[in-house]
Parts: sequence; structure tokens; C-alpha cells
Amino acid sequence: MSLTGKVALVTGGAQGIGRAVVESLLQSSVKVAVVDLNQEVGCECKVQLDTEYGEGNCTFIQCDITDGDTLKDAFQTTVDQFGQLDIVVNNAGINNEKDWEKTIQVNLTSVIKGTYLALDHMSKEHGKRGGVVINVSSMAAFLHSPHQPVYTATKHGVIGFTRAIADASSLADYGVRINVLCPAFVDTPLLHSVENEANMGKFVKFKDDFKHSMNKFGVLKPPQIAEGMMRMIMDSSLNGAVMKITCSKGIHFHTYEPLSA
Ligand SMILES: NC(=O)C1=CN([C@@H]2O[C@H](COP(=O)(O)OP(=O)(O)OC[C@H]3O[C@@H](n4cnc5c(N)ncnc54)[C@H](O)[C@@H]3O)[C@@H](O)[C@H]2O)C=CC1
Ligand SMILES: CCCCCC(=O)/C=C/C=C\C/C=C\C/C=C\CCCC(=O)O
Repeated sequence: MSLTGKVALVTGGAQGIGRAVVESLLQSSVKVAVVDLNQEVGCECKVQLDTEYGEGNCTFIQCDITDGDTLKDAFQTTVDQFGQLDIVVNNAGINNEKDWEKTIQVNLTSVIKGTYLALDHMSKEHGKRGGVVINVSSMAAFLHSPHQPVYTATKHGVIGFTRAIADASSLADYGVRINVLCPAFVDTPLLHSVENEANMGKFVKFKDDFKHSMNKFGVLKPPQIAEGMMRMIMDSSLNGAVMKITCSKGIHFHTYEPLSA
């Protein structure tokens, strides 16, 4: 997939992994809508990106992705401003075991809504030209991390939803590839929330155990995740693919046993 002239929407794009992805897209001459809850960080991000990549190439849209109407407006604003939509990265996520219902809303329900909105704007079913969606899960989806049971459940859900809707896209010829990316630990503000009782609730008592896992498996940097993301966006053979990124194996794909009768 050539990226020249394409338009992307990245949720949670103002910092961390999303910010690194936004920068990689801008480096490839993609126009980008940064959709994020955090007004202050989002505005700072926009100023820095305008300085680095030139004005008119990105926009910041303040949006709580759990509010369905606001998320819908963010998609429409992107299309109104840049004329089309080709790439959607459903990246925004939180780690809050105390308010675990919010964690389900942000990490799973909003990823589903973001995927359906992406299809509204890109699917051949709606007379559009096709595109690509990448949903962000986690290596937590392959483990049963005792520190974050609901976070883990949401990340399992993102993989299941993405693989199923990718099959639907293929069978119904939506022309949209839908893939999922699962990073191991990444050095972002989210990772450091493991220290906070406000985030972890009663599971904060496992924080030393969590930090032990980080030391054992290592911590990636956001540009390493952006590299995997760009591969998934550009490789037109990938649909329903589950990419993992770890310190020990780098970028690689999860394989599933074929079903037998
Ligand atoms: N940092 C890590 O170790 C790992 C992170 N991930 C996943 O990667 C994704 C990005 O995480 P990080 O960059 O680490 O987090 P981060 O906390 O650094 O950045 C997340 C961004 O999402 C935004 N956001 C949060 N709630 C939102 C909402 N309701 N509406 C709109 N924006 C919202 C935040 O304002 C922030 O800018 C998440 O889905 C996370 O679960 C996956 C594996 C490991
Ligand atoms: C404080 C919450 C931060 C949440 C970020 C996140 O998604 C955490 C994931 C937790 C557990 C899984 C992560 C790492 C396991 C790492 C590697 C396992 C694979 C082994 C290897 O091949 O190296």
C-alpha cells in the first residue's frame, strides 16, 4: 500500500505509542488527525508536529472516545478537513482496575465503535475506496497477568473482535484490512501507572511482581511499536493478522492452529 496522499486517524495519538505512530505516518507524508482526550498534551503535540512536519499536515481533535457521538464527529471532522480517510489506528487505552468498567469502555467498546466508524467511512459496502484499520491490543492478551485482570480481558477481546471482523471484511469484500498489534512492555506514561493505587486498586500490592516481569522481559521504546505498525499498515497481504512485538523476538506474528473436525 503506497502511503502518498493518504489520510489517517489515530486515537490516543497525543503521547506514548500513538504519538510515535503519528510521527511515523507524518514522515511518510500521510495527513493525520490526532484524536485524544487530553487537551493540554494534544495542543502541545500539535504545535511540535507543525514545527517539525509543516502546518496543514496534522490536526488535533479533542475527543473522549467513550462518547459515541463525539467519536463519530471526530471521524467526520477528519474527512471534512482532509477530504478522505484511509487508515484508522484504534490505539487509545487505559489501565484502571479500580474503575474497571471504564477500562472496558475505553479499551474494548471504543475500539469496536472506532472500527465500525472506520468501516462507515472506508468500506466498499458504503461506496468508499477501502483502507486499513489497526487495533492495539497487548502481550497481556497471551498471558494471565494477575495485576490487571480486566485490562487483560479487554486485550483478549480486541484480538477476538479484530480477527472476526477481519473475516467479515474479507468475506463481504469491504476492501478494508483489519489487523491487531500486541506490544510487550513499552516505556510510556501508561506503564508507570502500575505504581498508583488510583489505577491498580487492590492489585497495586502486586506492583513489585509486575516490575520484576518488566526487568525480566525488558521494556520497548515507542518507535519500535511504530515500526511494526507501519509494516502492518503497508503490507497489503495482511488481514486478520496478529502482530506481537517483544524484546526477545522483535516484530513477529502469532500463529493459530487450524481448526480440525
Ligand atoms: N505501554 C505499554 O507497556 C503497553 C501499552 N499497550 C497499549 O497501547 C495503547 C497506547 O498506550 P500507551 O501509549 O502506553 O498509553 P499512554 O497513556 O501513554 O497514551 C494513551 C493516550 O490515550 C489517550 N486516551 C486515554 N483515554 C482516552 C479517551 N477516553 N479518549 C481519547 N483518548 C484517550 C490519553 O490521553 C493518552 O494520550 C493502549 O491501548 C495500551 O493498552 C499495549 C501493550 C503495552
Ligand atoms: C501498568 C499497566 C501497563 C499495561 C501495559 C501492558 O499492556 C502490559 C502488559 C503486561 C504483560 C505482558 C507484557 C509483557 C510480557 C512480555 C513478554 C512476553 C513474551 C516473552 C518474550 O518472547 O520475550
